[in-house]
Amino acid sequence: MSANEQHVDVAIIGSGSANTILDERFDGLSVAMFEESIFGGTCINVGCIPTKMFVYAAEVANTVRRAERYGIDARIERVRWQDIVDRVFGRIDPIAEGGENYRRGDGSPNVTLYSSHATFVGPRRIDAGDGRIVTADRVVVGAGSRPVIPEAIAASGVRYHTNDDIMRLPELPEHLIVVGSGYIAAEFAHVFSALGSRVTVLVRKDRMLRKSDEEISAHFTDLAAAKWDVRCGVEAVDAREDGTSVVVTLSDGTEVTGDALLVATGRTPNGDRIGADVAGIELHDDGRIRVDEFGRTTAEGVFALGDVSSPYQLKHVANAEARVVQENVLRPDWTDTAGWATFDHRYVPSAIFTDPMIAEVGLTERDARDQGYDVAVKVQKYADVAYGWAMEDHEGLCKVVADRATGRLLGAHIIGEQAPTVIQPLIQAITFGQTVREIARGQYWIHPALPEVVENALLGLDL
Ligand SMILES: Cc1cc2nc3c(=O)[nH]c(=O)nc-3n(C[C@H](O)[C@H](O)[C@H](O)COP(=O)(O)OP(=O)(O)OC[C@H]3O[C@@H](n4cnc5c(N)ncnc54)[C@H](O)[C@@H]3O)c2cc1C
Ligand SMILES: NC(=O)c1ccc[n+]([C@@H]2O[C@H](COP(=O)([O-])OP(=O)(O)OC[C@H]3O[C@@H](n4cnc5c(N)ncnc54)[C@H](O)[C@@H]3O)[C@@H](O)[C@H]2O)c1
Repeated sequence: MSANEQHVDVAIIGSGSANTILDERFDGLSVAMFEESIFGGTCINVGCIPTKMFVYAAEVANTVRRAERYGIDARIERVRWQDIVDRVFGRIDPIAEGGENYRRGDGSPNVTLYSSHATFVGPRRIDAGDGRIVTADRVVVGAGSRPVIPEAIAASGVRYHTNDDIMRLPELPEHLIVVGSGYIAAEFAHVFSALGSRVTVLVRKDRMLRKSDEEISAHFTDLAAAKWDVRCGVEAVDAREDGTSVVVTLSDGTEVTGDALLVATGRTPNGDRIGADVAGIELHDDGRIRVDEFGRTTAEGVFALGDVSSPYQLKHVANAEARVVQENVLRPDWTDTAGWATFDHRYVPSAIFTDPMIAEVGLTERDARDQGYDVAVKVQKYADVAYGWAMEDHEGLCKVVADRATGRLLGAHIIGEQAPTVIQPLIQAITFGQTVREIARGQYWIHPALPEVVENALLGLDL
């Protein structure tokens, strides 16, 4: 072995969820970790956590704006954008720094941290990009995903933002143009609109959040169109800068002019940037690393987890997959999988922290019908329960989809105040296979709390 070569027991690519596998079981092992960007990955630095801290500020602004309906006159005097940015990143940046120092320093004496881009140059043989080579008995690839930029925007040469930098703009834009209509578009449209920007959302198809249950996404799109300039059925075909403005040309021939452009058109897995082919790691057509239920890739000794390989680009899924890989990676025999931990992708919940919030688990009504279930559906309005009256809510809905044959829940879709919290009993019920009757009548529902909307939806099912 040359002086520039290091052999380790475990090599880890990416410091997001993959970083969490290193517990005391790894203390006696040599580990190499590669991180080419900010330590800690997407969620903590440019994803879940800062976005939700901005969302909370947006909620406060909307509470003030909507206070009048409760007999309270209030108004927003000023939004101190820079103070909001400082609050968020004053909390977050030290965490990334602390995590990196921990891995670099005495906290992890068995770990060598390479702050560089890792590329496979052979099976379990990794080029650190700085002349050093690492070989490993086991490799964990947790390389995440990156934003997709539509060709028309990329080719135009116009300045645009993604989630990587939009939260650190020097000032609040007067008019934000958002290309895309999924999770990131819906969350940032809410944040910037609530904090005072005008927002235009460019939606390629007929409605926003098309992956959600049709009824929920149609309802959301109607509510969004009342607050934001939502343009459905258009694509950005070109863009140019005009002084400090950005002008986007749409497929219908019209133009939109704003002072900042956010691109939120999906994220692609980073498996195409690691030399997967020479390592024997196969990819799916959509770019994800192919893994089995144990997290094993097609290359012996190499595991993958999170956005780079998972069908779900969600932090709770990446973390759950990391727990599985953590169990399996130290097993001595690659082929004897008896007793190995497995991924559980049966009932993956998700939430969109927009306005109103959305949370979902299980099948949409359409999927349930397409799969041949004898479906019962109930949509219960927040406005029909006491806490909904208290909130003067006229937007929230709880939709439950159940199977008449078994009396079990197939899916739940909530749009409204605190939907990600309100849905939790339904995630539990669907995961543990409880019947609708058991969930609705087998426990107390605190009166008059918001989850009564869930109780009433369940009781309203015609089973
Ligand atoms: C704006 C936004 C908001 C989100 N909000 C939520 C939310 O509210 N809830 C939720 O569940 N999920 C949310 N997500 C999704 C969530 O952030 C991701 O699913 C999760 O962070 C993926 O974790 P990971 O470990 O797979 O990848 P990451 O956390 O992205 O980690 C991968 C790391 O690998 C590094 N890397 C990549 N290739 C190499 C290489 N070759 N060499 C060295 N280093 C490399 C990258 O720099 C990165 O740091 C959000 C995502 C975004 C973008
Ligand atoms: N709260 C959360 O859990 C949360 C928040 C943000 C992001 N995320 C994760 O990150 C992923 C990526 O987020 P995202 O919003 O970028 O992706 P997304 O898949 O949610 O939405 C992408 C949207 O862009 C549209 N689109 C694609 N190409 C386009 C084009 N050329 N022009 C116009 N529109 C186009 C799609 O139709 C879709 O509506 C999400 O799928 C989600 O898994 C999760």
